[in-house]
Amino acid sequence: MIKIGLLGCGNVGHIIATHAESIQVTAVFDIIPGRAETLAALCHARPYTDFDAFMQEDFSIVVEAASVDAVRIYSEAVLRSGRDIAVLSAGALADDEFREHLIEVAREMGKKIRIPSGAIVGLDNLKVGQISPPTQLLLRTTKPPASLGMTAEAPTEIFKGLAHECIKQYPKNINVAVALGLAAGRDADVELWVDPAAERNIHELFVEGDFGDIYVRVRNVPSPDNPATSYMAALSILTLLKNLENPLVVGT
Ligand SMILES: NC(=O)C1=CN([C@@H]2O[C@H](COP(=O)(O)OP(=O)(O)OC[C@H]3O[C@@H](n4cnc5c(N)ncnc54)[C@H](O)[C@@H]3O)[C@@H](O)[C@H]2O)C=CC1
Ligand SMILES: O=C([O-])CC(=O)C(=O)O
Repeated sequence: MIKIGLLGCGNVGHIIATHAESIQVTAVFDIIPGRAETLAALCHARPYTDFDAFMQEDFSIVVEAASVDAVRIYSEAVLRSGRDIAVLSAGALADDEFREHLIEVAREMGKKIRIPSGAIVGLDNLKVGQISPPTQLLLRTTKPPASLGMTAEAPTEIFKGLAHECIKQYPKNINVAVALGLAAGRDADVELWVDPAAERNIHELFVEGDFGDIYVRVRNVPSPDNPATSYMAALSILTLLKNLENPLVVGT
């Protein structure tokens, strides 16, 4: 059974810990001591608020479900310790210099940086963009005001521009756009909307290329403990972990 170290004991951390049938969570880490302790008790792991002590535990992969900042701070040390890292806060990798450096470290160590599809679908075959770049790559995200921690009287576009700029303003809401761009091989265009009538986190993908065109709409149920995060994002990382050692690999 694969042993994981969980970095981040919030909403996704709880969903991972309570669905850990094919994985063993041996250690959990959070900057908030109470969160690490509560989660550790749930999954019979050891709690840590000290990163170096956490890294002394027995696991082969760190699962990051914390924040863009946490990826920036800890991911190089994870790779240099000889472990893989699965990164849910993919927005950290929008910074070209940081991403290229991290990839170089992973290459040097023979380790992987794994980015789950998270709260969207289609990343598998959108990778064809790495061979034949898309002429259009647009993500239109619409969230209820509560998901964005704001109020709104009417549907309002609060951002229009490139993913690497959007993630700077909304690091808890638009990691999907950065993951999309990394899959398709170019920075995605983003429209971010807040809509008081929306009950779900909606992600619409508009893609065109020499293969044809694609429209995908995902209507995500917000997580019970953090409406900014769609429940599917937690399921996605659990699925990535379940399949890590599966000899049959489905999807591009
Ligand atoms: N790629 C994707 O499709 C998606 C990515 N996400 C991202 O996944 C991450 C986790 O989401 P949730 O569990 O809902 O968030 P959350 O806010 O419920 O939990 C995050 C936990 O990480 C801890 N944390 C944050 N920064 C830390 C640091 N520097 N060191 C140690 N602990 C730290 C917090 O104290 C908190 O307990 C967020 O960054 C979120 O934006 C969320 C949804 C979709
Ligand atoms: O969960 C979602 O719908 C998307 C999200 O928060 C993110 O990408 O950061």
